[in-house]
Amino acid sequence: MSLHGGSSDAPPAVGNVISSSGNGVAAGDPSRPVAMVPSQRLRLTPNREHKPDTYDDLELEFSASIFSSLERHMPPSLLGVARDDKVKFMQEILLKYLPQGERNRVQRHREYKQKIISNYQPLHRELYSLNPASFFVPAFLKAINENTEQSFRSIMSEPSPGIFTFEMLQPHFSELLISEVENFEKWVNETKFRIMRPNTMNKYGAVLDDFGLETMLEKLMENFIRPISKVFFTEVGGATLDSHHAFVVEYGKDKDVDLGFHVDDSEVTLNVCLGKQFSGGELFFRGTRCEKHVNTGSHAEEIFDYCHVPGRAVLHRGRHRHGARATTSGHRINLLLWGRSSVYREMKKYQKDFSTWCGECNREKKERQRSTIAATKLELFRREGESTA
Ligand SMILES: O=C(O)CCC(=O)C(=O)O
Ligand SMILES: [Fe+2]
Repeated sequence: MSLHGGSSDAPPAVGNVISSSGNGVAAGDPSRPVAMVPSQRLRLTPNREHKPDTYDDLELEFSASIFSSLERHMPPSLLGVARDDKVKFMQEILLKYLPQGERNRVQRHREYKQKIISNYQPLHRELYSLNPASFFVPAFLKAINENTEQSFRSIMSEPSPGIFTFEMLQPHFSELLISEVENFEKWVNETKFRIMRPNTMNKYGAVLDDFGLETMLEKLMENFIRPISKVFFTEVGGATLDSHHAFVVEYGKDKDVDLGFHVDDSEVTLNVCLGKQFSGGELFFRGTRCEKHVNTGSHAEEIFDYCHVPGRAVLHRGRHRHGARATTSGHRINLLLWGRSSVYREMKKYQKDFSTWCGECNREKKERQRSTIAATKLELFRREGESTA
């Protein structure tokens, strides 16, 4: 069982950016004494009157919503400066909260992305900003607009607990995205550019975030996947998804064949089949597990296999153990979006018993309850026996 992580580029948890000491966090040049630059500190209490800028049209290392929230904590003297300057200021602060190794990695990855974006010519520009009416099928859009559990359930099936499937993508959108990925791969081959693959387990496929689609996919997560996850995956941070890793995986002749048993480095995973024609490639699921129980066996009711259908999405917890069987003929391309919650990851560090959703934890808990009840009954019988003797 492996943690399917690889070259993910999402920011680590930044939920503790604001110092609880009451002094705020010193910003700017670290070699300057803090007392010399009081105006450069973040404010502990957010300025609720201030309307922050939006940042979601920018390619940033941290989620755009983090910048909008952090802006309310900026020193008053900086609130009115140009947006690019605010970004610089906040980015510097956020980077300080990463360990040095991680900071270097983020910096290298930023340069890598910049190199691609300034040299690669997109083929279908219309893919680079989110256009719900042309990307999604009408029923999916309607359910999202209504935004209720009932509306989501009306378009979904839940063939096994915690696994949701629904029609999502318009065929034309899938065709364009496949063609964009092929164009990107052609450019990679022609220029001999060494790209990073989506993760440690796939040799093929491409990270969509790395060649300009990050902003569009961030919106897709925030406006379409987070509302659903808030309802069905709230116990694993579904309501607070704030970063993502999005990529395509490709199987078939001269591509990957299958994908081993693993869990994803995500709280919630969206997996949508884009096409093309193929046989095989079924997803197999084997129950949700916390870190402690990740390698335990499966129970009959946890075994579920799913056949991919182009345009149809599967949504599941990242910790729902799964893999993909061999694609035996044709070519299969799937879009994966791993949604992550920095808030949930931060909370998990401090709270030990967090696994109410782990099949094995629940089984152990039930077993404990059963044996406590049995012991109590036995004790009652014994006392009854004593009193009647
Ligand atoms: O091939 C698939 O559909 C599964 C892909 C997957 O599980 C992953 O990339 O995390
Ligand atoms: Fe996976």
